[in-house]
Amino acid sequence: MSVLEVTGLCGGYGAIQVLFGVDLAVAAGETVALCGPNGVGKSTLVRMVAGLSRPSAGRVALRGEDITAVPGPRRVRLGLSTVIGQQAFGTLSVRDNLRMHAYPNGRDDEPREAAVDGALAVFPRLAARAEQPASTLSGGERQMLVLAKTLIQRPAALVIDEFSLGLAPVVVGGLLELVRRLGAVGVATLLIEQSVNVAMSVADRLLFMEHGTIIATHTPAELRDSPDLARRLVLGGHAA
Ligand SMILES: Nc1ncnc2c1ncn2[C@@H]1O[C@H](COP(=O)(O)OP(=O)(O)OP(=O)(O)O)[C@@H](O)[C@H]1O
Repeated sequence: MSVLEVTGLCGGYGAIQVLFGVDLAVAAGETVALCGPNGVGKSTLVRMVAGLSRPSAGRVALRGEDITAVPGPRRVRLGLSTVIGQQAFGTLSVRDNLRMHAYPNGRDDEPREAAVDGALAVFPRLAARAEQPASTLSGGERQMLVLAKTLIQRPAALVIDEFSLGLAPVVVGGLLELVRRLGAVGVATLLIEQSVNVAMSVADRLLFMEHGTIIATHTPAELRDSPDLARRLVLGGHAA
């Protein structure tokens, strides 16, 4: 059974429709990358999966349960974490940022400090900056903080909106390694990623989006075997 399932999702901004029936599913331990050119609706989809905006039609399900009408914060408690941008609480220290997420929620009976220390142990750079205000972190360190929060939430499904943007390859490599590790412990991950090369390095499957729908699904091996296909999909139908 899929951990995260999106069916027939439609919606947009007021009169502007952006999504036209998106279907996708991510299984336990699977990493699925969603690729596509600028403006096709990837972030809009993430916002609807996260519960930040409501679809006009369609369904979002987590572990078989319809969560389409469930508010965003409650989705986190149900096991769906979303990484959007480099959110951090500026004046709070790195450690206090993590403490805010170390609540007991039924699936998590670890004491708070142990969960915080466990997440810091995964990111030595963050551990070295634990008492520093989050506002002083670099872009890559903020992404580490966001992922460290996710480790504390221990999600069943994780949706990440473009974390490679503007980061040095070595930082992206470290973050991708963590995504692989989350996959290895069964987390279903949907990764929004403009770079097909980055997506191919971490995903089990790549979905390609155009004009608000998924137009193709391929494994990295299929794309490696067919460079023409990959080029066509990367260019979003604009290839000659
Ligand atoms: N708040 C908004 N109000 C009106 N239109 C919006 C709003 N946010 C996004 N859009 C429009 O919706 C469409 C899809 O945007 P979205 O951010 O989902 O695309 P994307 O695939 O994530 O693009 P990118 O890769 O550039 O981030 C775009 O045409 C965009 O201009």
